[in-house]
Amino acid sequence: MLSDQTLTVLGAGNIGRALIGGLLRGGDLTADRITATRRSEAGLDELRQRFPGVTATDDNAGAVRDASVVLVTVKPQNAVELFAEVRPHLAPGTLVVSTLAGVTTQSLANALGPDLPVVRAMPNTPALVDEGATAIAPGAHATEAHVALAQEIFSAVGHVVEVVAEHLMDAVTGLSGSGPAYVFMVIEAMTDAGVKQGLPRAVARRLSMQTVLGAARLAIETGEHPAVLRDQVTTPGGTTISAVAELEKHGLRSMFIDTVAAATERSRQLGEG
Ligand SMILES: NC(=O)C1=CN([C@@H]2O[C@H](COP(=O)(O)OP(=O)(O)OC[C@H]3O[C@@H](n4cnc5c(N)ncnc54)[C@H](OP(=O)(O)O)[C@@H]3O)[C@@H](O)[C@H]2O)C=CC1
Ligand SMILES: O=C(O)[C@@H]1CCC=N1
Repeated sequence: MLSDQTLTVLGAGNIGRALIGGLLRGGDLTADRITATRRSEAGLDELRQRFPGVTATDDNAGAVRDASVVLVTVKPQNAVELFAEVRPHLAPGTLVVSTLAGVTTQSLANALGPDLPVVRAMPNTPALVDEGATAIAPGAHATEAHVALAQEIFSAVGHVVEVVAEHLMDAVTGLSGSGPAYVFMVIEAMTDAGVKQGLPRAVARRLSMQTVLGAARLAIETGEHPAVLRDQVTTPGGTTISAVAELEKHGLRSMFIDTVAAATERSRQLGEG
């Protein structure tokens, strides 16, 4: 069980902080069982202020020594140095969970210890408001119990799915890992479109955001196919079909297919180093 573990978060930036916040709010772990690392003094101060009782330190080696679960949330460019620093200090059997885009469980095991249980995870930033979408994939030495622990960690900030074929984690990264950026661009674009039609910007933005939120919630809560929900909006000879015709003319579907393919390919490249 997660509540029995001691967790160290290496590089507690956006994703790491979101997870610590979610775990504390949900009561999954007490603050005295969590250690979080940063290099900058400002970053450490922020951690201490936000999470009283959590140990905040720049000593990565010391932080992993007594941890039963180590969560790696640094950027890929900081990982090689960090791995060399902590490798000698990881106790056998320590579960390593990594959110590094593209980096495979095999690479993680090569860098940190070939026998360590490793789980690869791809969350997204809506985890900051407990609406994250995370996929996880187990490495060679990760047992069902390790996967369950990783599921518990990310469930604290949203929805979790397990992907058994690890190579699909690159597609997950291209779809839901980077996906919030696409949706924010859609919100920006819809807002500008409303402004072009004369709406005050604040009104256009509020309506755009609520439309995205409401449509997602309707799809989730009804379980209906999105095409059925779209048909419900689309009155014959009405306004929506005129808009749908424009979206089709501009290749919305193929644009998203190419978009996710580009991000998926980049995730693969990051994994190749
Ligand atoms: N952002 C996103 O949407 C998503 C990101 N990811 C992945 O999650 C990881 C984290 O992303 P994100 O949270 O956005 O990144 P951030 O840059 O916000 O957080 C990483 C933190 O790591 C700290 N850090 C870097 N090197 C070290 C070190 N040697 N020791 C201790 N701390 C260190 C940095 O702080 P300081 O400089 O103070 O040390 C930084 O704040 C990335 O690998 C990314 O691929 C996954 C899914 C979504
Ligand atoms: O852009 C990136 O590389 C990271 C991974 C997924 C979202 N952000």
